[in-house]
Amino acid sequence: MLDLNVFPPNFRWGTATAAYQIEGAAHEDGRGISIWDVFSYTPGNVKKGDSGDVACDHYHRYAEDFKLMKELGMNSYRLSISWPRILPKGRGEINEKGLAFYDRLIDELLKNGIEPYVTLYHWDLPQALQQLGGWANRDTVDAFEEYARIVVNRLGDRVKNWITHNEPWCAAFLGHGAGVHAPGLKDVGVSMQVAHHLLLSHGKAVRVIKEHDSSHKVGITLILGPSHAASDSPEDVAAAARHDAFLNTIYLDPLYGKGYPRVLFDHIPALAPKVQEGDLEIIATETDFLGVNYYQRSIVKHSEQLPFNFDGVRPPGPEFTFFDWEVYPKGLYEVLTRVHQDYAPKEIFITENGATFEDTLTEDGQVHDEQRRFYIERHLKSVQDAISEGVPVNGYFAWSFLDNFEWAEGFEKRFGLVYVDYATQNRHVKDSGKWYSKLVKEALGAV
Ligand SMILES: OC[C@@H]1[C@@H](O)[C@H](O)[C@@H](O)c2nc(CNc3ccccc3)cn21
Repeated sequence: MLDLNVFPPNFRWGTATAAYQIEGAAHEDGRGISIWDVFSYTPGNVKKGDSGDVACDHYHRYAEDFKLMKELGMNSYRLSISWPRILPKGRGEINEKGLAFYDRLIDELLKNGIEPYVTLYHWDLPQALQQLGGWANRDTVDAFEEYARIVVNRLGDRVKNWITHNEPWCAAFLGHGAGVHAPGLKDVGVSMQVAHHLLLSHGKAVRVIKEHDSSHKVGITLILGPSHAASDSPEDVAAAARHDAFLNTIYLDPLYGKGYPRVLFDHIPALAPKVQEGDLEIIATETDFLGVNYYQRSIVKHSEQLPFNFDGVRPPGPEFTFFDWEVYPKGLYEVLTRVHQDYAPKEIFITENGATFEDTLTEDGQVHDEQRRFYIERHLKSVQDAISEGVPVNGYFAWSFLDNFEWAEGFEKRFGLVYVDYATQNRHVKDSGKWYSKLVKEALGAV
């Protein structure tokens, strides 16, 4: 199935996590409150009332976690910085203990020979900024720029690879349109303005990073997936085109200098974001790579449902994850070839790909998760096929290193290559993690 010779010799093999999902220590060493603390503490928002208060206790266990990561042979690791750990009020007073934690974290990674890829924003906005309007307030763009400058100035001597934002679609739509993520708002028009402010803050942060050191590599991570029409009827085809804009090109187009997609905003002109002079130029500031998160495709039909007049159709499967997401590896190939053809990023990294299945820890500490192993194998084959056709994919970060806090699903949904027994905080490498380790070591020629 896989031919590792197809992957370039300097390919980055790793895993990805996010601060709020693994760190815990939510009220330790001066960390401020984030919108996800508030959202999690609000009854009904998160399954079983779970929160990131403790999570994987990575704040205290990072050294053992990175030792395990090294033993598994990975050469890269994608992590995120907790903004409220650095700036408890979002702006102004800096929390030295927060910066010192990330100093220790990065030093420990480098000591283990693992290259850090750092995400500046993975959804955990300081609550103090939310109280001023959050991402719906254009002032938050300046706050993010200040935060980026503080982090890059502190860690930029050791961190050379930066991701400004993780999945602005989720932060904007799930958080402000659907209301199923923090801050839990349900206003599509607001979500579109939030998307614009997130993109604008991305462009500002790119310039901050490049001013610090032009040799640093910077990009953004998008959740991307094919939007397939449910039928070849003109109505369904048009609905799928609007959905493609809603999920994919609303971000890809402005990032690559094409402005916002008219196919969407001609349909919902009243919901279009307010764009100021110069904004689109900042958003389109040149980047070094595109981070692609891929999990599934969408099948779309015409609907009377406003404002988009599209609706999802259950995919045929036959395989589905515990999240009820269709297993569709071909979609990753479709995304990669489309992005390469339409936008031609210099490099692409798969910054997340993985699946949740119902994992069981056996008496002897094993997790036999063949479904997850097979999922990853087939998606790596899609990456291999894209590379064979000239798509410059230079890394794959499995989601996730550890089981962790899965947002509104709490700890019920496990994505890790490593099982976390939350009662003991013991780590157990799953069969999929053992398989991935063997593959990485073979790919890196360390076997
Ligand atoms: O759900 C798995 C991961 C999540 O843990 C990451 O923090 C996040 O970057 C991420 N994005 C997706 C794709 N989008 C999505 C859709 C519905 C709920 C949550 C995420 C999956 N994942």
